[in-house]
Parts: sequence; structure tokens; C-alpha cells
Amino acid sequence: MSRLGAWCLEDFELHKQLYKGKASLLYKATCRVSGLPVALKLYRKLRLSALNWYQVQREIRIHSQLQHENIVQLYAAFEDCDHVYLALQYADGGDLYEELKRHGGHLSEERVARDIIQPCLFALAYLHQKGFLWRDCKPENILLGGPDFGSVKLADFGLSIDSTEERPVTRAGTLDYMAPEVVMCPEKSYPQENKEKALLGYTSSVDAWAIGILGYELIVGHPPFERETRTDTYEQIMYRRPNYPAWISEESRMFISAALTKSARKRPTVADLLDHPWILKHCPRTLVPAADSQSGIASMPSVDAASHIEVEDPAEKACRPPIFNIMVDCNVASGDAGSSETHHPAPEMAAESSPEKGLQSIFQWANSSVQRLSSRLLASATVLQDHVLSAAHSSGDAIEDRPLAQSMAVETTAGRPRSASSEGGSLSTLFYPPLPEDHQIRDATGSAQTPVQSAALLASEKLRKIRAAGMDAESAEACSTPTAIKAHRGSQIDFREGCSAESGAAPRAAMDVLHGYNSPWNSPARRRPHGDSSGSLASTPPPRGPIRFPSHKEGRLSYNRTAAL
Ligand SMILES: Nc1ncnc2c1ncn2[C@@H]1O[C@H](COP(=O)(O)OP(=O)(O)OP(=O)(O)O)[C@@H](O)[C@H]1O
Repeated sequence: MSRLGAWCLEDFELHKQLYKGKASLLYKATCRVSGLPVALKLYRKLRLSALNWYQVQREIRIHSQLQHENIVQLYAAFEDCDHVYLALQYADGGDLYEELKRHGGHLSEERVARDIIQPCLFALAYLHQKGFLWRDCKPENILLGGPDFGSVKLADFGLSIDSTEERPVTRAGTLDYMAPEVVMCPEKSYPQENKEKALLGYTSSVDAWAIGILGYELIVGHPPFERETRTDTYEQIMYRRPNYPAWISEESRMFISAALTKSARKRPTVADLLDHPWILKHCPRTLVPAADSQSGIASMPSVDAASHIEVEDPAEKACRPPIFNIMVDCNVASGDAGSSETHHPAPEMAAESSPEKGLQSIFQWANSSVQRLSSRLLASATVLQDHVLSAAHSSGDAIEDRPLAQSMAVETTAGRPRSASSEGGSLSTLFYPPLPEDHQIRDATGSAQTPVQSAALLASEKLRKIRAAGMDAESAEACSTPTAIKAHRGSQIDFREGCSAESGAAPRAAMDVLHGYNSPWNSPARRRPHGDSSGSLASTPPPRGPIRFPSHKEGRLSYNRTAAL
């Protein structure tokens, strides 16, 4: 059976809450139509400012165009009166941050290069080729496909931007992962702010920088420029070089140094980084797509299609879940000629013609954008192609025959309100099923706020500073440009004695002791950054002119999405 109409909440059976953000909730759910497990992301409309609305719309527009082995698939997007829903491919291995925690904050270099960095680079090359910037690289947004760690997937495109449609001019992302040129940009409070400023702007190379940060964090245990205050972190990002522990290999040091080239113009692209000797050393050569093969990048760049089919186990292929392929038409911002709604000119245009009308036009424009988005999203979820058909056939389930009441049969739980009405498009369609005790997700903010943990966090920061001072401050300069990487590629890698796993380096733990290195992950104080919620945009005014650094440390909260949430 195919899903003929638009998707709605009743198509999903909610299980446990996976995450609670400022404006979003994430549930593990099962699609009643196909039986597929999904991650259902709910944005609470009441918490969304005009800017947030714009970003949600952009997230859906961009994510719905992505189909890649290393990117979480967006299956559907729809809305009711109170929520916007994203049905996402469920990653049962959790996120990379949790994986790091499970491994004491370190992963082996080989694993980092082969299982994480290379797949991320493939996904980013694919994104960049389409003109998209991800802008939100961090372990929390990289999901694992299973216990074998075989297939990481990028998630969360809430900050992504289509550079073919708009110029990136905003300080967006997670501070520890921001490139210098991003840090130099101002924040913003409405979609078109600063777009007219020709001197502002950055490119996809901000994602290459973030990959360098990611590599460092996964290998060393913390981001290279993380400091106690935001001011210090900004300064580190802008002017300092990372400190490298002596035990990390020369190649990984060179890779990270190359990605962390301060000048965006001299920084290697993600395609260049795929050719870095560190990647080539740890990843089978056949997995690397030709650098200039556009089709290779656009489809599944991580595997050569032909050889992949040859080695693929047919049984495994049969078990692969079907994809219900839904395209969401949310091309709202560009306007709708046929719409009867009042359209307001973009604020900067109005401001140009009459400065005093500028502010008024911003509000009018924001209002009309919200209205247009809302009405269009409600009407626009369109099913194009549906593999659910086969899934439903095989299960013998007939979705049309299924009474709505039955599909909605969810027990009411004490403390979890559920409305009796199920009229389409109302909050009444939203329900929160009971959670088993052992599945109750504790609020990340609440779970780490005890005084003991706060004190431990401070102690851990001090420890980290002491460690940083003792690290090898030398920064590898070789391979710091695309040209240098290419020159280096294929050449015999000269291992620094004692630095490479292959040269019989001492086990990591022993080296840590030797160098007085005590992973922050050994301390229970390391908190999940999602829990740090003090850094909302609302509390950090956008800088004007020269950068002014705020004096307090905010957590690793993604910027520019939390404004007014
Ligand atoms: N498809 C998925 N499958 C399994 N878990 C997921 C999935 N998507 C997200 N998660 C989990 O939920 C967390 C938050 O997801 P996501 O980053 O999309 O939410 P968010 O509201 O955008 O968060 P933030 O604003 O903090 O970036 C992730 O770190 C991950 O642990």
C-alpha cells in the first residue's frame, strides 16, 4: 500500500524520547505505514522566532535534497498547528559524543581516520558539490549506524545554508568548531540581516576547518581551542596554534594542521583532505573517489558503485530498509506568485527606500514569512515515490483499511496530557506515550547541574590547562596547504619515532601516564554540551564593528538557532 496523502503524526508510533532541545524534541518512533524505525524530530512552533522559522524551513529544504550513505535520510516533513515534524532515518548506534564517552574520550587514530573522518569528508564533499555548507560539525551531530561503527552519518542540518541561494555572513555553529572567518562575522536576529555587507562572508572551507577540530577532539579528547571563557576561545581560534600531545602521529598532526589553516584561502578543501596521506594511510585506496569525479561525489562517493555491487551480500541487501521518498515543498521564502497573501518586500529593500520604514518593514516581512511558511508547509508534504508499498505488501497491512481510531490507540498516561480529539492538524494529534522506566531519558540540563558536578567540571578544566601547558607546542607545518598535500601524496611517509602506531608506540594509556596526560573523559565532570543552555543568542548581542568578546563561557550550543527559543 502506498501512502497517498500527506504524512501526519498518526502515521508514527512514538516510543521513547531521545533528546530534548530548546525548541525541539526527538523521539524514537515507528512508522506505522512501513514498520520502519524512525527518529521523529518535533519543533515546537511557539518556541520559534521568525529567524528560527526561516531556519527550520531551510533545514527541511536542504535536507530533503540529500541522499548519501553518510547522511541521515530525511524521510518526511509535515506539520500541525503546534509542531513541525521531521521523520528521520533512525541511527541505532547513537551519536559520536556518546561513543567518545564510552571510550574514555579517545578513539584510535586509525578508527578516527577510517571510520569517521573519511566518511564525513565524503558527505561534506557531496554537500559542497551541491553548494551547501553544513556549519554544525561536532560529535553530537555525527550518528553511528550500528555497533560495528561501520557507517557514520551526518545529522542536523538546522544551520546548513545553500550558498547558491544566499551568502553565508553569520556567526553560526558551535564555538569550539568555528573557523576564524566565522568567528569574525556578526550574529543576526532576522534572516536577511547583514546580507548586503559585501565584506562579510565565508565559504565551504569552514567545514574543512571543523573537520580538523573534529579530528583533534576525537584523538586528543577535547577541541584544540576550547578554553574556560569565550574570550579566550575566540583568541585561540583567531591567533593560536593547537598544542599537540607528543603521542599523536606526525601524519595526523599534519592533517589537523592543514585543516586548521587560519587563512580560508590557503586552507585545503574537503576534497584535498580526502587525498591527505593520513587518510590514505588508514583507508583502503579503492574507497577514495577520484578527486574530480563529479558523479562519484554526487552519488555514493564512499564506494565504487560497481565493485560495491559485486561484493554485496544479497541477503544483506534484501534486509536493507526501504526508503519512503518524500519531497517536501517548502520553497516559501522565494514567494508564491499565486498566493493571495500580502507580500512584503525584504526589509533591507524597504530600508533603502525609506530608512524610517526599515524597522516596520522587518516586522511585516517577518510576519508574512511566518504566515506563508505555515500555510505552505501544511499543504505541501507530497509523496513522490514510496517504497512503503513493498513493505506494506509484504506485511499484508492495508493502511487504508486501518481505522484511524486504531492507529491512534495509545494509552493515556498519568502526567502526560493527551487530548481526546483527533481532528486533523490540531495539537490533539500529538501524544506522548508512556515511557518504560529504564527508557526514561533524563533532561541533559538537569542531569549535570549538581554542585558536585560543577565543582568537578572546574577541577577538570584546571587539569586540562596544566596538561595543555605540558604538551608539545610544535605545530606541524608540512602539508599545511593543498599544494603541499598533493606534493606529499604518494610519497613515503616518514614516521617520527615513537609517534606512529606502526612504529611500536607505547599503548595510549601508558603514554598518557608518561606525559602526565589525564583525559578529561576520565572525569565524570565532562558534561554533554547539549546541556549547557546559557549561551542562547538572546543573551549574546551581535557585535557591531570590531569583535567584542563576551565574557562568559557558553556551552557548545549551536549558535544562531537558539535565538529566542
Ligand atoms: N536520526 C537520529 N537517530 C538517532 N538519534 C538522533 C538522530 N538525530 C538526532 N539524534 C540524537 O539527538 C541529538 C540532537 O539532535 P539534533 O542535533 O538534530 O537536535 P537539535 O535540536 O538540532 O540540537 P542542537 O540544537 O543541540 O544542535 C543528537 O545529538 C543525537 O544524539
